[in-house]
Order: sequence, then structure tokens, then C-alpha cells
Amino acid sequence: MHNIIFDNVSKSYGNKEVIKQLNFEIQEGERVVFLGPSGCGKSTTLRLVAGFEDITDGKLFMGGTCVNNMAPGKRNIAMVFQSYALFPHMDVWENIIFGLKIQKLGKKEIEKRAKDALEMLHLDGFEQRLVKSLSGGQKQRVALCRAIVKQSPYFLLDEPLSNLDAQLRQQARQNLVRIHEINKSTMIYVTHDQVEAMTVGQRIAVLRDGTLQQIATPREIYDNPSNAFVASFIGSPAMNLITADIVDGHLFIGKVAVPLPDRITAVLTGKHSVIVGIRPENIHITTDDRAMLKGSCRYTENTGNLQTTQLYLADGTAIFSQFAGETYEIKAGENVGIQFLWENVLFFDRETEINLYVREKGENKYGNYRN
Ligand SMILES: Nc1ncnc2c1ncn2[C@@H]1O[C@H](COP(=O)(O)OP(=O)(O)OP(=O)(O)O)[C@@H](O)[C@H]1O
Repeated sequence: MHNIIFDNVSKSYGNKEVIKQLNFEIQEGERVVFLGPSGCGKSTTLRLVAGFEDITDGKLFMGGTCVNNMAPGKRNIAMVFQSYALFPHMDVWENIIFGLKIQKLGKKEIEKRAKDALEMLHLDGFEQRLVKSLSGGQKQRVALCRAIVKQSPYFLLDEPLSNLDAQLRQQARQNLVRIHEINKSTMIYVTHDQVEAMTVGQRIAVLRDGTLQQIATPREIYDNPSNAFVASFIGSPAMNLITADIVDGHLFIGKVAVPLPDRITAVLTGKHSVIVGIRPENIHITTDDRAMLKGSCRYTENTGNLQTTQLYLADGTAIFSQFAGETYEIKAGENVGIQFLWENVLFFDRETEINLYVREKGENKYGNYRN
């Protein structure tokens, strides 16, 4: 069994607590992404698993064993760093087999593993090339090769693709996922890139200021973020967050009152100070005079397949609408009608920012308003 359990794990540097009481489990063979803004503690958490940092409080279990005091070399991990950490004066082959020679594996086994890895990452033919003569993308693939030949049950990656351009990143992401589906190691992948998180992770752990905000599948994080922070961190353009008040069945955005559907008021009765969360694709622009809100177009961008429009509501709130397919052309300054797709609207408590509609196991704990 090669799972990882964080049991109340905290980490401080001096008086500063940078990781705060992490409690979650990564299953054997699972691909989990740590996602969050710079400084939220992603790398530190990964380094706690690798054993490069000591845990200040709590316990970390790997494969059922508490590893708080276990040296990194004993943890059976393979790691890939942003900087690649290759030996520039050695050729590709030497870089890849270096760790295996130290492990004193047999010559045949070393050759087989290295050849398989080179083939998997389309590096056959590069064996004799000096690392310093390779491009960034090639170096990154050598670093991946060097990690996968170890065949370790734990695979840790710290922003491994951040030095690559957009196109190479996409290829590298696909390579990584493919390798993982073959190796089925327990994988942790650190990134601050939400697209990478959505495409690589089977689950995403979102961190903020050293605390875990949510750990869930990409779909769940996108559809049902636990709070306004998670909501705003995933999606591009980001989810619209609109300050509003619910009063007796109406949503007040500034002075404009919009009647709420019964199934929402059945759950959110009385008064609530909220942040309305609505993704750009759930805001429709219409010429229909009966639209729930009126706004004016600030600008619109058309990328062929997608139209993205920034709109001002009557109270000055700026929101984004985005939709695919043919649309009528909207001009800057034009007045338009705005319609929310209510079934996809979220409500966050204004003070705590907590999602008032987080569903548990597919069910909305406040009722079935979303179904
Ligand atoms: N050796 C250290 N001594 C003191 N503080 C540290 C040390 N390493 C990290 N920190 C602090 O811990 C916090 C978390 O840092 P960490 O590098 O884990 O964040 P991160 O989410 O990986 O950020 P980034 O995406 O920028 O790498 C930061 O406030 C950082 O300044």
C-alpha cells in the first residue's frame, strides 16, 4: 500500500506557521495536484513528503508508516524539480542511469529501464548528447526519464513544466498523464497554473496561506467550489463574484431587485448578505427587453470560437460573459439585456465566503435546488 496521509500536519519557520493542520489522504496510485497562489505552501508541503523539511507538528504517514523521522533516501520517492537538476557535463544516458548505478542495479536491468524511458519520452537517439546542448523541453524530458527509471511508488513533481512554452507544456502534460497511467505511482504535482491542475489532477488540493481550502475532482472544484477563493482561482475568465443581498425572495444588486426562482428562495429564506458566484458561460446577453438585468457593453473580444464580453451593471459592477458559437455582434457602449442561468448560480456568505450550496456526494446539503 502506497498511500499518503496528512494527520494534522503543520510546519513553522521560526514563529511563522506556513502550513496549518493539513488533514487529508492521497490514495495509492492517485494523481493529486497541489494548487494555489505563490507562497501558499505548495512546495513546502511537497518537501515535507520528500523529507527535505521537518514536520513541526502532526504526523505524516506513507504506506502506513509514520515518516516524520525517516530520511529522504528511505522514502522510496522519485522527484522532478522546476530547475530539472540535471548534471550538465554528463550526457543524457549517464544522467538517466546515475541513480540506478548508485542503487547497484544489474547492468541489464539498468539498460532496459533507461531504454524504455527514452522511448516513452521520444528521446531515443539522444543518449550521447550532452545535457547542456539540449533545449528546455528536451531537458525536461530527460529529468522525467531520470525520475521514472527509478520506478518508485511515490512520484513528486514541483512545477516541472514551468520553464516550457505553452505548446510544449501541453505535450508534456499529456506525456506525464500517460506515464502515470502506466506506472500508477502515487503522484503529487505542484503548480500555480489552474489549467495544468484541471488537466493533470484526478483530484486538486487548493491551498491558501498554508490551509487546505478544498480537495476534490476538477469537475467538483469547478462546479462546486467550497468558497469564493477557490471559485475565483479556477476558470478563465474567473467566476464573476457580485456583491448582493437576498431579501424576501429577491436578489438586490445595488438598487435593482431581481425575483429569485422559488427553488432558491425555498432554501435561502429571509435575508442574506451574499456574494453571487456565476461563471461567464452562465451569463447570457440578449436583446430581449424582458431580461432580468440591464447592462452596457464595455468591450467584446471574439477569438473565432469564443466571444468574451465585459459588461457593466447599473450599479457599476463589471462582469464577464463568455459563450461559444455564432452570436450577434455587440459594440462597446451598447445597452443589452442580461440573463443568468439560475441553475448554475452559486451563493457565498459575504462574511465567511463559504459556499451556501456545497453539495455533498452529489447532493446539495441544503436541498435539491440544483437538480
Ligand atoms: N526556508 C524557509 N525559511 C523561511 N520561510 C520559508 C522557507 N521556505 C518557505 N518559506 C515561506 O513559507 C511560505 C510557503 O512557501 P512555499 O515555497 O511553500 O510556497 P509556494 O506555494 O510553493 O509558492 P511558489 O509558487 O511561489 O513557489 C512562504 O511564505 C515562504 O516565504
